[in-house]
Amino acid sequence: MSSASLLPPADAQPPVRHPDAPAPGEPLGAHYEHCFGCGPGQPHGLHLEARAGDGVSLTAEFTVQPAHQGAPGLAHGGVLATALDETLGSLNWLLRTIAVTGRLETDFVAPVPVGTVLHLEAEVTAVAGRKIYSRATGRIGGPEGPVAVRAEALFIEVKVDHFTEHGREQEIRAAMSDPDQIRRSRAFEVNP
Ligand SMILES: CCCCCCCC/C=C\CCCCCCCC(=O)SCCNC(=O)CCNC(=O)[C@H](O)C(C)(C)COP(=O)(O)OP(=O)(O)OC[C@H]1O[C@@H](n2cnc3c(N)ncnc32)[C@H](O)[C@@H]1OP(=O)(O)O
Repeated sequence: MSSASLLPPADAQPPVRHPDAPAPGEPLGAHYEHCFGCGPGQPHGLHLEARAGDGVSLTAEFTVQPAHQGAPGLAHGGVLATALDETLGSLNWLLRTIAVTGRLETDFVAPVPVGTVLHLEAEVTAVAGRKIYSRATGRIGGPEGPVAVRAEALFIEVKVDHFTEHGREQEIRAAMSDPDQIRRSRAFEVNP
């Protein structure tokens, strides 16, 4: 049961897949080397890998590591929420919109043991101005596995200035001077 602010308003529109969005099945890649959710340069990060689906949907996977524990041998709920947040955030790439999480509501349905491959699927359900409504489900072991987590979210479209104004200067400077990072950054591809 989601809260009222996650219900799209009456004037919301169905999401429109950007014509240059990666084809279904293609990996989306990391948006930032040091992102805790998807960055390859973050040793204890989730290293979540997302692939485009049909329409404005995608699938993603991550393997729960010992560094992700809350209780012995079980994934921390905050880590699972991070996986959902990252998966839902990746959807915005299919819209070619830069957006940040405004609200994330999570249901924890079953415990997730360390070593589990968590399989996630997510879709944008509606767009209203800068507001992007989405939902995701995470299953244990694969696309047909038992449901472990569910989330609904509201992302808000922002300009790239959101990051340059608020991010710590040393990381912003490093990101702007790293050509690999610039190439990888989905935001830079839409704001050359
Ligand atoms: C070299 C440098 C460049 C680097 C570039 C890198 C690019 C990387 C590319 C992509 C990055 C994506 C990263 C994904 C990572 C995974 C996702 C995350 O974890 S994101 C982090 C967590 N989230 C935040 O830190 C947001 C913090 N919050 C804010 O900054 C603001 O509150 C913000 C932007 C969300 C909204 O502020 P406002 O002033 O722009 O807009 P207002 O007017 O408040 O809201 C607009 C509408 O949204 C509703 N709204 C806003 N927040 C809401 C909420 N929490 N619940 C319900 N509604 C909300 C409002 O009621 C309003 O609705 P009405 O237009 O009046 O109908």
